[in-house]
Amino acid sequence: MLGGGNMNGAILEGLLAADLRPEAPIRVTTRSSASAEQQGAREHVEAFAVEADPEANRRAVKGAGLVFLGVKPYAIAELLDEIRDALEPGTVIVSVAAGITTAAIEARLTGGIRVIRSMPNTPATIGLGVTGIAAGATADDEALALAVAAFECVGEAVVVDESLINAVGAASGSGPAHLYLFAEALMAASIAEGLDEAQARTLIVGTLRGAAEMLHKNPDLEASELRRRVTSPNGTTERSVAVFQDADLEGIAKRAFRANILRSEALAGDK
Ligand SMILES: NC(=O)C1=CN([C@@H]2O[C@H](COP(=O)(O)OP(=O)(O)OC[C@H]3O[C@@H](n4cnc5c(N)ncnc54)[C@H](O)[C@@H]3O)[C@@H](O)[C@H]2O)C=CC1
Ligand SMILES: O=C(O)[C@@H]1CCC=N1
Repeated sequence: MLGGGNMNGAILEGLLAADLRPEAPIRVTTRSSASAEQQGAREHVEAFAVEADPEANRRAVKGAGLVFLGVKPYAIAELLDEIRDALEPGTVIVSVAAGITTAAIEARLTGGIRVIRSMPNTPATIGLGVTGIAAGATADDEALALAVAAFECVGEAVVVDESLINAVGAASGSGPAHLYLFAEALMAASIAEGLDEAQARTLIVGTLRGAAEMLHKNPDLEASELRRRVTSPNGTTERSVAVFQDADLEGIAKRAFRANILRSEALAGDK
C-alpha cells in the first residue's frame, strides 16, 4: 500500500480486522517516519517512510502481486515514475485516487502491469465500505476479480464502467462526508431545541444507524415507502419533511454531485 493515509489506512484496518492472516506482511509506505512507525506497530504490517528512505516505495513494491496507490491525485504521476522499473510483470495496480484515469496510469507504466481504478470509502475501516471498481484496458478478468476480492474483505464492491467512476465518487466516495454534514445539521437543530450535546448525538446517530439498517435489511422497500410509514397524515413529520422539500433537497443533492464530478474531471488534468 503506497500512501497509508486516511483511505489506504482504512482499507488496511479493514483487511487486518478481516483476519486474512497473509503469508507475507502487508507493506505500507507513508511520507513521515512518525506515521510509518504507527502503521508498522501492528502485526502483519511492515511500514516504510519515504522521508527516511528514498527507496521506500520501490522496496515496498518489490515482489508484490497487488499494489494499492493511495497518495493524493497530484502525487500519482511522480509515484508511478518512481516505482515503474521496480514492478514485476503481472502486478495488479489498484489506484484509489479521485480523477486519475487508468489510461493516465497505464501511460506511465511498462507493459504487463494490470491497472484497476477504484473509488472506496472510509467505512472500509469497520468492514462497511462500499467500493466502485473499474478495469483499465490492461486489466484482465483475473486482475478485476483480485481487486473485487480485496475490497469485499472490507465491505461491498460494485464493478462499473470507468465512465461512471466519478459518479461513484459523488455517491459513496465522498458520501460519508455528505451524511456527516447532514448529521451535524440535525444535531445542531436538536441542540437549538434544548437537547444537550450527548442527548443530540445519541438520538441522531441512533436514528441514522436505525434508518440505514432498515433500508439495508429491506431491499424490496423503496426509501419513499419507509418514509411514508413514519409520516402520519397531518402529523408532525409531514411538516418537517415539507421544509426540506420546499428547499429542494433533491435539487441540492444533484447540484452537489455535479460539483463533485466536475472536480474529479479537473483533478485528471491537475499537476
Ligand atoms: N479520504 C477518503 O475518504 C477517500 C480518498 N480517496 C483517495 O485516496 C487518496 C489519498 O487520500 P487520503 O487518504 O484522504 O489522503 P491522506 O493525506 O490521508 O493520505 C495520503 C498518504 O500518502 C502519504 N504520502 C504522501 N506522499 C507519499 C509518497 N511519495 N510516497 C508514499 N506515501 C506518500 C502520506 O504520508 C499519507 O499517509 C487520494 O488520491 C484520494 O482521492 C478515495 C476515496 C475516499
Ligand atoms: O475529497 C476527495 O477528493 C476524496 C475522494 C473521495 C473522498 N475523498
